[in-house]
Amino acid sequence: MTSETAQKANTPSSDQIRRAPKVLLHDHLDGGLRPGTIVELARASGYTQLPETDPAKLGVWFHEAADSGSLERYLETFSHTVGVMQSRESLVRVARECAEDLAEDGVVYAEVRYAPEQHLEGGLSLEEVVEAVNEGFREGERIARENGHRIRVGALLTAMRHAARALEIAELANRYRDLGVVGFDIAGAEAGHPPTRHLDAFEYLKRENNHFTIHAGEAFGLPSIWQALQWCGADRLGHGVRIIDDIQVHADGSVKLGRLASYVRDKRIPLELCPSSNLQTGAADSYAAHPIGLLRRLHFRATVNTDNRLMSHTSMSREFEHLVDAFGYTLDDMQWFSVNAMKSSFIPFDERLAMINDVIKPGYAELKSEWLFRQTTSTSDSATEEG
Ligand SMILES: O=c1[nH]cnc2c1ncn2[C@@H]1O[C@H](CO)[C@@H](O)[C@H]1O
Ligand SMILES: [Zn+2]
Repeated sequence: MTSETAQKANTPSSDQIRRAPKVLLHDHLDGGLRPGTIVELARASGYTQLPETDPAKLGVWFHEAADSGSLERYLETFSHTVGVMQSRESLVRVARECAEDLAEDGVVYAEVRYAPEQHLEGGLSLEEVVEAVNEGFREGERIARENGHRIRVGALLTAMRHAARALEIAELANRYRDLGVVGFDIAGAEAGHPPTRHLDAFEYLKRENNHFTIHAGEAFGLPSIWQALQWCGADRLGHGVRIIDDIQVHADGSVKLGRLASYVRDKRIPLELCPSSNLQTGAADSYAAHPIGLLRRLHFRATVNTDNRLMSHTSMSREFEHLVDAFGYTLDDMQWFSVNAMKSSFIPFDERLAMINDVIKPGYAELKSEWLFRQTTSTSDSATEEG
């Protein structure tokens, strides 16, 4: 076999991308609803604000409305998903379908986040919100298992950065630790809402030896990343894509990292990169120009994520398809991203290691061996491969 054919054999097909075991660290529960579910939940709860009531049109509406070039306008679309997630039944259903959809897409481990404080309008308590979502995830895992898929889903509790409930939500995350919640996050509009406003929450979680990630370096640049790491002590960066502003690429191809970029790489700080979402909010112009290409080459702890499957009209498989097209990534690259993500998850080390060694690596080995058993269609094929 020529090296060119070997390369081809290692370039994943769409079907292989879907079947490959994938790990997702950054996905919003309220950003991943099925359009048909939104329509049904709106009808059942009397929510009358939906811009479309036909599921297909509603799906297109979300994608187009979110395709605005601004994070603030992107976030406005969440009023409709959050609007129909105000009862126990709706939260159980959305969480169940989330786990089912991810499993169907070949995701084996996911950390899915949502902001409990946004789901209290129907009279639920914060605890009832968390318990409903956990119940849905467990049901979804069970249904996935019955359908021949294996997935494990952990919840991250998000506090909204413009609000003032971060400490309360951090305490909630701590209370439900080992009960389905694996960590904490802050999200919402970045500019004007620095993470240091919520230092009390982060300091509390550190004292409790708990884990957290912070949305930083998405709509706002290096100061936000610096604060998230050096003031707040984040374990991971939600997005972090603007770390690119601290990396100089010279005309001769040589690269110089600034102090912050060096710190992020040296300390193996995980970057929860979300290419499609970044294209919509203006953080990158195209997949080919997305910083993930350079960050992967420079061996940052880069991971691939969906952010909001509904608003960004995406899935883990779609994100990888875009990256395979843009950068020629192979199954080895996919495995590298997946192992990076698993290493960076918030579950205990022994469980991460078992996922890597017993699920992810064997999964990729199986896919990589498929060319050995491929069907040959004509004799001319084998003739060209003899050289
Ligand atoms: O990319 C993002 N950057 C910042 N905030 C976001 C992003 N995606 C979603 N949310 C916000 O997080 C809340 C809880 O899931 C969502 O309601 C949305 O307001
Ligand atoms: Zn996000």
